[in-house]
Amino acid sequence: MSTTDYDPLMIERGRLLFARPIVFVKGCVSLADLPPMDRVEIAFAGRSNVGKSSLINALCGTSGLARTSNTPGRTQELNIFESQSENLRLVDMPGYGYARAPEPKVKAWTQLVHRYLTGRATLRRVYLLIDSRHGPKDNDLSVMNELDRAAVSYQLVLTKIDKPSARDLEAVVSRTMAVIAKRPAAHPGLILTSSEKGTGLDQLRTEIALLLED
Ligand SMILES: Nc1nc2c(ncn2[C@@H]2O[C@H](COP(=O)(O)OP(=O)(O)OP(=O)(O)O)[C@@H](O)[C@H]2O)c(=O)[nH]1
Ligand SMILES: [Mg+2]
Repeated sequence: MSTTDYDPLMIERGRLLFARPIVFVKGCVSLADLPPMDRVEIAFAGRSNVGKSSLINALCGTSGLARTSNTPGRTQELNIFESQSENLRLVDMPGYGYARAPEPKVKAWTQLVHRYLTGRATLRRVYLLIDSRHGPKDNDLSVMNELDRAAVSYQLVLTKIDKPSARDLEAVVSRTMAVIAKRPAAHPGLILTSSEKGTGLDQLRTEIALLLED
């Protein structure tokens, strides 16, 4: 699916949603720190270094909004961003699958991510980011299992599509589509993105605008 498949009004609505200020509110190290469940929440989850924080920055058009890094394990809290004019909250999550951080820390993040993803009533959609060079890995499949079990709506997003060759990308896309097909809570479409080149951002903005309409 490309943006040509959407209602042009919704594309415009998506652009406007992200053209208005979106600000950092707080970082949460536990569920008790989270703001009240008074907004539509959209979470960005995925393995360490997959490009979650970069995608949030690219969507909002603000390079330093969410902190990014070459080193996996950059985001260590649930970082909350809110639109100043709309009923929207974005959640940048710590990555999973990073084995080099101290074990108690990894355990704490994993537990926080798990609890948030499966126990937050206002969580409207999880964007589960997958590196387009690798496709879904075992720990991505585990997260999908949890989301399916908890009936939390999620959609897969391939990141960094500026990196692989067209041929390799095509192979990863078909492999990923096959994974989605069997999943009850997964959105049937796959979004292909590059935060670096700006690919797929309008599509994602439109999808998020559609979620706010529901
Ligand atoms: N080429 C390319 N590099 C990207 C893209 N998106 C992110 N990166 C790079 O990937 C690295 C990790 O990006 P982050 O956005 O910090 O990743 P993250 O998923 O938030 O990582 P953690 O917070 O550690 O879980 C950085 O060096 C980014 O510059 C992209 O679309 N293309
Ligand atoms: Mg991050």
